[in-house]
Amino acid sequence: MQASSTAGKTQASPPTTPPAQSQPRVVIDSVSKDFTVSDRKGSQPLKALDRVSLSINDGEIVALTGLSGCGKTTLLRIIMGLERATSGTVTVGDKVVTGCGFDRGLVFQHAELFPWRTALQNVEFGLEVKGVPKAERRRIAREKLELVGLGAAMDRRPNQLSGGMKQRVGLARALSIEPQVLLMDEPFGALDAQTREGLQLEVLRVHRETGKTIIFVTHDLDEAVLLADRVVLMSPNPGRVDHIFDIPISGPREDLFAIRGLDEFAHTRYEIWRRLMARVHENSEAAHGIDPQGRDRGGDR
Ligand SMILES: Nc1ncnc2c1ncn2[C@@H]1O[C@H](COP(=O)(O)OP(=O)(O)OP(=O)(O)O)[C@@H](O)[C@H]1O
Repeated sequence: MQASSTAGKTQASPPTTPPAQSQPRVVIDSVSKDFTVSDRKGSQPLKALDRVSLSINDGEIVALTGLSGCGKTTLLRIIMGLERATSGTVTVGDKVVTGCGFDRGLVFQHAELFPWRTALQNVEFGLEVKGVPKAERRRIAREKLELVGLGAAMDRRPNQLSGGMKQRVGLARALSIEPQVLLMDEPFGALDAQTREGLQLEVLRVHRETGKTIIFVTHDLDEAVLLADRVVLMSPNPGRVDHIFDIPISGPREDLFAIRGLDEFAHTRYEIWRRLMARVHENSEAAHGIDPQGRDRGGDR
């Protein structure tokens, strides 16, 4: 059983059980993913995910974090339906995921906008695919661009938008199809600190106004603790849920400066970092053929 804790305190209940007052929106049940990787030595199997189980509540914000290669993006892509699990299932609402669907919206690390379309036309794209009539999709696209603070720039093409503005368009595009679940893969990873903070606030505001379930991947522990209700730390080789941290910060999150000053913030961030560092050491020892228990594995040293 995976352990779950608020900062410092281990809880008795397993992490896959959502709090009683809320319905699960996304249920990941024993998901494994095998890839085949090829190099000069030939093809080898690679287990990217190994029996990952996780239940995410309606309206919850969950951050996926962990070392590079632990399967965060693969898991997000499986939830989105862009990748198929080798075994196990993902259920969103009452539907088992078998491919992409309008119940899920994805924000990429780089907004991936069509360069020949304006911000407004880019946001309209998902609605076109959904078959929404022109007047209606224009109205929705305008509304979503206003929601993310881009009302004044909706007629600009991507080459006239800053990196942060492009990400806002990506967010508006994902929201325009009214998904039940918003998935974000390192959405602000490529942005400077100030722009990043502005977008974090935007996400919190959108969440307050829409109550969407949000699952996002981040390497930034500050971002994970600032935004999420729970932080899922994954471990690599193969990708597994290592630990789930409940974030013990209640009330509105919008004052990021004040939240950074809370003991709960510092303590939880430290606990996640400490556990992450333990995995870094284990991995480095494993790479050098050293068993963390002290036995020599006889690797190439
Ligand atoms: N299409 C693919 N074919 C083969 N291997 C893949 C493929 N996609 C991912 N992998 C492998 O699966 C593992 C998990 O990759 P994934 O991108 O999910 O990790 P991650 O935790 O998101 O990494 P990062 O933090 O560096 O973005 C890695 O070892 C990666 O090389």
